[in-house]
Amino acid sequence: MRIDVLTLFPEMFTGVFNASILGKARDKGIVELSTVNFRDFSGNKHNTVDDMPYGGGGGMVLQAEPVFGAVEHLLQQAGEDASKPRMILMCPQGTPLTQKKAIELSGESHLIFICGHYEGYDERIREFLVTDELSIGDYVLTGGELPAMVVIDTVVRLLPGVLGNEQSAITDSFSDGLLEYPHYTRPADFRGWRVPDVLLSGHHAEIEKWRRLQSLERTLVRRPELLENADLTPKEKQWLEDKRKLLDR
Ligand SMILES: NC(=O)c1ccc(NCc2cccc(O)c2)nc1
Repeated sequence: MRIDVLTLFPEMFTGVFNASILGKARDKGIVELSTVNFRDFSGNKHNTVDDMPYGGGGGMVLQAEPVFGAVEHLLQQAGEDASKPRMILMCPQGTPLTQKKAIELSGESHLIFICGHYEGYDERIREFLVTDELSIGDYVLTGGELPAMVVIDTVVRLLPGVLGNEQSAITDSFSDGLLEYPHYTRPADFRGWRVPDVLLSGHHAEIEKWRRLQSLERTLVRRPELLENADLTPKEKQWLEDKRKLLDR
């Protein structure tokens, strides 16, 4: 997979692209990560990329020219036609990012992110270039860079070969639609706080059952709305009903 990020602050990505799991994925050639400073494509001698809004009012609007110029340069470099890459604009008005959306994006061959610092983008960017508008949550940040890093992190970790199989992304929270079960490791007794006996029993079927019920209970208590889309057996639905009654007392 190739990921390009259009930003005015490429230096923000150096650490994130070189450290830890993303850095290793890059070294292994599983993903190509690069930034493009769209100020280099401003098209004017002052290198400006924003201008006052037509129709008056405050604030500045990111112009279309530098963004289109940077994208066309990237497509030229990658030798692709304009239809191929997903063009993702990070903004608070975007579609909320979910694990499902991350899984969808992890199937793409080329993602281009546009990170802005403006209350407004020239609408022609949205209308003629962008394929997806994404938001990482209902809050406003100084720019789209941190949101782009979040999306890139959650997408790249899903690519084959990025996580060792011991960290499989499949058993993540949200992959089966439920929250994760509790984890324990040595020692079995820490300050008198013991690991649940079932986890020490070696009975794998019992352990799987315990973990599934813990996920269900944790989801019921913390994020009950996730249960609507979860894939539950009739027995699990009954168990949840009984649990709900207990909790509602
Ligand atoms: N929730 C998010 O994903 C998110 C994304 C970007 C951002 N700031 C830049 C920006 C960009 C566009 C319009 C705008 O109002 C602010 N803040 C939050």
